[in-house]
Amino acid sequence: MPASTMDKDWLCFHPDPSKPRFTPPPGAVDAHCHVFGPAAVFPYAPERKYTPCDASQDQLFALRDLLGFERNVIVQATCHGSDNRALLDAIAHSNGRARGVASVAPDVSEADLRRLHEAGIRGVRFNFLRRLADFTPREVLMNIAERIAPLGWHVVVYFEAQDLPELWDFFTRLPTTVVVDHMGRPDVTQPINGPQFEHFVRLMREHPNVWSKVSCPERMSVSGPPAYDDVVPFAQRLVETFPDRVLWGTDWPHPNLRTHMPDDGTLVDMIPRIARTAQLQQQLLVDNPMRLYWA
Ligand SMILES: O=C(O)/C=C(\CC(=O)C(=O)O)C(=O)O
Repeated sequence: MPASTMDKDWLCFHPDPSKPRFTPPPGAVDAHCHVFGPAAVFPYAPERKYTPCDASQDQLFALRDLLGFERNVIVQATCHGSDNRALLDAIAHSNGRARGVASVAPDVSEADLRRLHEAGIRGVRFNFLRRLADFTPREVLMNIAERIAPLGWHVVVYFEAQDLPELWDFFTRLPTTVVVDHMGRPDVTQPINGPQFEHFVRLMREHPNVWSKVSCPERMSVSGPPAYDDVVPFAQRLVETFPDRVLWGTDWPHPNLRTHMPDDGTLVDMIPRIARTAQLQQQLLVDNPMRLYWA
């Protein structure tokens, strides 16, 4: 079996997403998406925990245009390890309309960091999901954070809500802006004002350098597609409480979903339900990501 054969239970991205009814404001940014391979050109990392279907930059840019967005922030996914070539190639072919969040090895050189900056990288991602990434000691991650801070970069963190208590001290010591993927993955069957989500809201309230992506209803919802009703109040609360520290993204091509593949058009149609005024939509989709990635 060739090394790049996708996992046999892998769900590929939607073949024919709908055109959303909601029109994003001019300059809207999809601030969380990935490119995968193609493996024949950009092989997946040997240490990867999954092998996805290829999801190319051209397919991502076509989706961007269909959905009415202008820009992408492409986030390095664990299947490419710290080999950022697929990501950098996508940014290079975006006509200035993509920026990136990379994964870097602990021994990355200053010169490499500089080159990544010039190529459009503005952050590094630390992934704390055991199913996705091997454990890296906190002091190793802290050292990376200290080295990227002078570049004005931020740290993107991906974890699940039950792990926040253990990660709290590490997150609150980070010397950069900290962007949390997918609202810290709350259990949306718990009350919105219950201890778990309150803990996350407290993290953002007490630490003005912490931002959140209000993304990925399809990963968290128990009520399911197309409305993902149970996720809406969680996203709405963050958007309304921290309007200048929230980002939105498709998470295309939606790695590791097990139950269904979302129609990206219907994900865009959720935006006016979570950001209920034109002002909140402008901040979520344009002002906030532009400040973080294109300033
Ligand atoms: O795409 C996401 O944000 C979520 C992922 C994949 C991921 O983070 C990765 O591979 O790096 C997940 O929950 O499996």
